[in-house]
Amino acid sequence: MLTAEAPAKVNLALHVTGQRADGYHLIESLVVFTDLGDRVSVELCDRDGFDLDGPEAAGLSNEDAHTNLVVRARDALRAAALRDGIDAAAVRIRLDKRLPVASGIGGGSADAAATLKALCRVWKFAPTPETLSAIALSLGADVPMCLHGKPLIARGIGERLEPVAPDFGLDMVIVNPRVGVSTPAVFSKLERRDNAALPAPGSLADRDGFIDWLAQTRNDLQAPAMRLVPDISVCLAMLADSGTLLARMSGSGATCFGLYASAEAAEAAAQHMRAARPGWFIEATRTLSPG
Ligand SMILES: C[C@](O)(CO)[C@H](O)COP(=O)(O)OP(=O)(O)OC[C@H]1O[C@@H](n2ccc(N)nc2=O)[C@H](O)[C@@H]1O
Ligand SMILES: Nc1ncnc2c1ncn2[C@@H]1O[C@H](COP(=O)(O)OP(=O)(O)OP(=O)(O)O)[C@@H](O)[C@H]1O
Repeated sequence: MLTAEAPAKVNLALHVTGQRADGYHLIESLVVFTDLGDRVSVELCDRDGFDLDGPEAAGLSNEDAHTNLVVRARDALRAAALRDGIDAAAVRIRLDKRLPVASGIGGGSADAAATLKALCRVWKFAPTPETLSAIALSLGADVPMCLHGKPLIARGIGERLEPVAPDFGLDMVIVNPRVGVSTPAVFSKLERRDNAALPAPGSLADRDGFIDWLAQTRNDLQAPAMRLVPDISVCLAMLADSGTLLARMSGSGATCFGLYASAEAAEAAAQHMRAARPGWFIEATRTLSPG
């Protein structure tokens, strides 16, 4: 049994700067990954299988097994392996679902990326980075960044990746009001698609300087998402009242994050917010280091 982590991605900043002829939006986004995530386990088997469990599995209970991103990742990688003459044998895949579904922290994309990584090892298949990136992108705009899995700036529709290496971790709390959000619905509600690019990256050497830089950036999807899901305003107000250094929405929502001065401050804020909203997904976490 081989296990691959599928860490949540958080868009610390997300600027929408244009739109392609095919409708996809051009973005500039500073992305980090957290120690909170799903887990994908893979083993060779007599015939293909897919098992789903974990605390957030119910969010996918109506999901047809053929449309789950884990299964789509398996099929896309197998097709590429077979083209290279590699016997991509039958596998049983188990998804331990811990991240809320359709929540702006890339759970499905992270699962797909983890599946690609695990199956490359199980099948002893080493596609070129270009081939692997193309397979990832065919599964979703966020899958290439999840494959990278370390802090980065994403451009294009999310597939042009520039690694960045902050010298510090960030303690954060993520809050999801348990309302799923459709990514295309949020993009379609944007008032402007020609927003300013990310300002030149600030210092990656000290956290406070970085947070000052971050405060000059935005998530352009936050306003349209708030119009669709009023609870996003509640998440942001709750974070603002909890001693956060900066609070914002991730991706197309509805998950919001707050940054804190320490792991203890993040944990205390999470506990306080959980007491106020017992049904919501509220977790203290820390960003994964670039190393
Ligand atoms: C908002 C972000 O999460 C930021 O990281 C991503 O841009 C979304 O990535 P994703 O969920 O993997 O997106 P996909 O599954 O590829 O696309 C879902 C839909 O979102 C819209 N979409 C997505 C990405 C993008 N750059 N522009 C878009 O307009 C398109 O309508 C697309 O049909
Ligand atoms: N393994 C999976 N986990 C989550 N969603 C999946 C999965 N497989 C397919 N999906 C479908 O993908 C849709 C988007 O789910 P996901 O949790 O990745 O959204 P998200 O967190 O908003 O992602 P992003 O931030 O990349 O937009 C869901 O509505 C669900 O139907």
